[in-house]
Amino acid sequence: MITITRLTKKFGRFTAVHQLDLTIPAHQATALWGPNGAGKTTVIKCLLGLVRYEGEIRIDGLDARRQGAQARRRVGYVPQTCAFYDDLSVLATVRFFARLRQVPDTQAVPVLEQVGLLEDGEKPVAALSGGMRQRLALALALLGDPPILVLDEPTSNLDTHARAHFLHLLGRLKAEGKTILFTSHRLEEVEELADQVAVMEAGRLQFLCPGDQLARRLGLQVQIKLRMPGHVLEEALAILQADGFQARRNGTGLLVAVAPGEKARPIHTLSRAHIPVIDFEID
Ligand SMILES: Nc1ncnc2c1ncn2[C@@H]1O[C@H](COP(=O)(O)OP(=O)(O)OP(=O)(O)O)[C@@H](O)[C@H]1O
Repeated sequence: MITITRLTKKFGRFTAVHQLDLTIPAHQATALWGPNGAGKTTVIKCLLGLVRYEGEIRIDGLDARRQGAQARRRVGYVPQTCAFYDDLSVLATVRFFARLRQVPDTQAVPVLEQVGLLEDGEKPVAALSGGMRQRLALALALLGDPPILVLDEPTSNLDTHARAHFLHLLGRLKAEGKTILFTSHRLEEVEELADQVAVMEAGRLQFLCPGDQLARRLGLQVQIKLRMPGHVLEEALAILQADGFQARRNGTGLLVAVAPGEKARPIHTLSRAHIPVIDFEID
């Protein structure tokens, strides 16, 4: 568990984080959400002892300032971008970092297995895809088996497939008992992984909510285009509007605004009224 109490970080006269109170419960995933410059990375830098700060951060009860080295041993960190020696093999890279961290290098094989990279152990790092590099960074963070993982924008540089794979991996680590703190801009990753999300803006905590309620709390909506036989369009429109949807005619179909987690709801509403939906598209 991490408890952050009245955390304030100033850079000169600029306040990047202002009086932040936040608890990151054990064995759960917490997302720090916010636009560029909200202060998310700064919170992580404070937690890792990379910058001085005002207030208090406790990592499993240890004061991150006064007991910094001990506290940091409980945290595995995956930065936004990772620099590796491209000529070293994957296995040699993990062994190298294990020695740097004074962790037995016999841990190299188990951590590569945990992230699904063991079969690629002999490949040079230069040969890895973006998703594999990110998994290598995660393997390094897992050295020493820290109970807490901290990740800065973990999937921002990955394609859709690699992103899904990486999120699945983090979900598994959470299920195995890791505590996860990650920063994110991506709604789908917060919805999938985060038990709670802390929404920040201009260095301040705006609100806390469960990850799957973020879209609703932010008032985000997606537009769904529904196609149906022309003679039922007006009736369908009236039914959707009566059920509280924002809906309107759009060419040969209807355009309906829904929260991202409720995309099937208008179709259910229409099927209950025996109105056939021929096709749909998501904007
Ligand atoms: N070393 C620094 N010196 C001065 N200002 C800084 C420094 N580091 C961060 N800041 C400022 O603090 C604010 C918060 O930055 P931070 O990197 O924490 O934002 P963020 O929420 O992580 O954004 P992003 O999503 O872009 O990473 C920004 O306005 C940034 O310019």
